Amino acid sequence: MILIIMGVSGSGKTTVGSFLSEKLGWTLHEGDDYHPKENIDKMASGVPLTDQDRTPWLLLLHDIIEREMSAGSHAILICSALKKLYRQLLLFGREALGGACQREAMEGVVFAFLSGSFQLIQARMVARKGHFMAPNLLQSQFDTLEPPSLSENAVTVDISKSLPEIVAEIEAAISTRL
Ligand SMILES: Nc1ncnc2c1ncn2[C@@H]1O[C@H](COP(=O)(O)OP(=O)(O)O)[C@@H](O)[C@H]1O
Ligand SMILES: O=C(O)[C@H](O)[C@@H](O)[C@H](O)[C@H](O)COP(=O)(O)O
Repeated sequence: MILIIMGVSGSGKTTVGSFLSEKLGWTLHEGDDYHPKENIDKMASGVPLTDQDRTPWLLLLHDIIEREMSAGSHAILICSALKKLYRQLLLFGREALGGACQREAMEGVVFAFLSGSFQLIQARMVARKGHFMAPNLLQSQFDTLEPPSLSENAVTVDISKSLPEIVAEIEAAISTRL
């Protein structure tokens, strides 16, 4: 199974993903590590990424998913995956380009959407030290966000809960699909 932990910047993806990866022994892929330098520089200077900036990055992450799936491995991918199109690019690669892709979900891939209020996430982002992401980009992250639907094989988790509660909810959701 591939578990994709998604949500806006500051929603807890790295925290939850690292915890789950340790607990389950699944390989962890941090999507941010695959951004080209230009994307990181752009975000650090407070400029939101465009679809054009994100597409090659998402196609790279698609390759990682494909590799893990063909190896039959369990893995976790941390990726904001804000729009439905981005999630389709992750699952189906180039087939999702051009807007004609009718497919929404793929067996063996589950999205865990970390959902929380602007105020809560903003407070956590401001308190977070040593991260490249400019906190003033949070509004554009929310503007871009299209929450995933059930038909995308997604579970939504409320991030005002504690880390153990969030992790337990995700574990319960994946155990029914394993
Ligand atoms: N459930 C939680 N309760 C309290 N603080 C949290 C929780 N999840 C994450 N945090 C804190 O919120 C901040 C943002 O989390 P992070 O994992 O870096 O988010 P993301 O990877 O989505 O940008 C971090 O400082 C982290 O310690
Ligand atoms: O598509 C994007 O705009 C970025 O991927 C963004 O959503 C991501 O969240 C940043 O890379 C910040 O990194 P964190 O999510 O770790 O804060």
